[in-house]
Amino acid sequence: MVEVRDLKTYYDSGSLLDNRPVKAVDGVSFDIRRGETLGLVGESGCGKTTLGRTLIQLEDATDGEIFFDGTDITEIRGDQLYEWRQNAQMVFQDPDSSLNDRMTVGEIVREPLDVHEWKTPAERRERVRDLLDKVGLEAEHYYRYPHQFSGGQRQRIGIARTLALNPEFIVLDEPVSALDVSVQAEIINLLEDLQDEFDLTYLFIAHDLSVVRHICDRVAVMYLGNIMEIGPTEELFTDPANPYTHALLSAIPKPDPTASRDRITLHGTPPNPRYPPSGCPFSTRCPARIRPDGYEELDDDLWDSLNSFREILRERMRAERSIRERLRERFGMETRFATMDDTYEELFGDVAVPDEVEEILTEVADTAGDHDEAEALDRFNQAFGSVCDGVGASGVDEGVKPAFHQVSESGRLSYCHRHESEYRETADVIEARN
Ligand SMILES: Nc1ncnc2c1ncn2[C@@H]1O[C@H](COP(=O)(O)OP(=O)(O)OP(=O)(O)O)[C@@H](O)[C@H]1O
Repeated sequence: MVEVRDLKTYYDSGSLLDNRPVKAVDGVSFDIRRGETLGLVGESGCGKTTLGRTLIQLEDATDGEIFFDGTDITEIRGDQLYEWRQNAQMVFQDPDSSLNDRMTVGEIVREPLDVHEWKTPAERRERVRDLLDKVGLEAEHYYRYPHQFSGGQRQRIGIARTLALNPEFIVLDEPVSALDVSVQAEIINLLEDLQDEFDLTYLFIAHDLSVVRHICDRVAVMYLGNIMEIGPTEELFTDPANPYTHALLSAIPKPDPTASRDRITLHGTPPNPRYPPSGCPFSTRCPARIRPDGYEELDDDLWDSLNSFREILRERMRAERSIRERLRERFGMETRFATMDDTYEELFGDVAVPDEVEEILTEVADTAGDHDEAEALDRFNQAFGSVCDGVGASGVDEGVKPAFHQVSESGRLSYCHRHESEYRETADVIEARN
């Protein structure tokens, strides 16, 4: 039903000093099949809402294509777009802010019908009564106001309004996150019943992975504007292929605390989407990042410190002096240590550093200390960079990106260099680390 190809949605920075855009969605490709529920998961800020909004044209795509039944909807305008909009709707997370408190429930649900001049006024009223019934509300609720309802009922009102024009495709943006746990299951059941009755196709955006596991046929895992893995839900949950999926799933509390899967601690926060890494988007935090030849056996703590050091160099390169303080906070460091020497001491003071590594690091730190961060970063990457950081055959950063690899017979795809035959499997690497 939906075919998305190399879709990008960038937001202008709005700053005169730095006009780099926020790359909220940075080149995603996937399909959604008619009648299925595709889950979209990932940390806050990874671009889920932007992707959902772009799919139904509430946001303009910067580049790429979105085909609905063969028509590229990024190209349509005017009447054609207006007509098409009836087909694709969105349910929002927060029923409180998405319903107009000065309108009655009947008016709220009827509004899309009025806007599209659907049939006669009497038929519209009849349709609204029917919709209220379908979502489990009473006919007498027609003349009440949203504030007279509980959170769950308000979400039912939002869903009735969404269904008014008989859409085929609905983006559900965290539809139950704002609700009490006891009410969440009711709304989820309602959404499933409506899907069967009206043959709906859903994109289900969620933080809560247990809800996703319950409701979605397939899942797409998003990180920093990219899809890292996409495939059938159960198989992705039981046998994740991508290092980021491993990390995301490892954060779910397990019913059996002695179960073997270890929690993976991700260091730092996701990079700023205005300055994504030049290689794999997850490379700066990946627990399975490929190491260059000669460093495979390096101590894990030292390897993590090296990665933090690279990130500090990367950010220093573009940071103004005053911003550097904030940076140090982000990496959990005392801001009063302002010099490169102190940063170095903090990162490497407590780990054993082999002589040959120390020699390179000292050279890098000295160069950075002289404020030549670009040169320092180049030197660092020559020594410790790998394909994950975008380093190509020439040994320097060429912006090399991973490819999508099919990782199961069902056609599940994962975006990671680890699937290339010369590297060890992600699961082995993560297990060895733990
Ligand atoms: N209108 C906007 N203008 C500029 N930047 C924006 C805008 N909307 C979102 N962003 C930025 O784009 C990135 C992706 O945001 P988005 O809301 O799509 O992520 P998300 O995964 O849905 O997050 P959440 O789970 O918190 O809703 C973030 O860095 C965000 O700050």
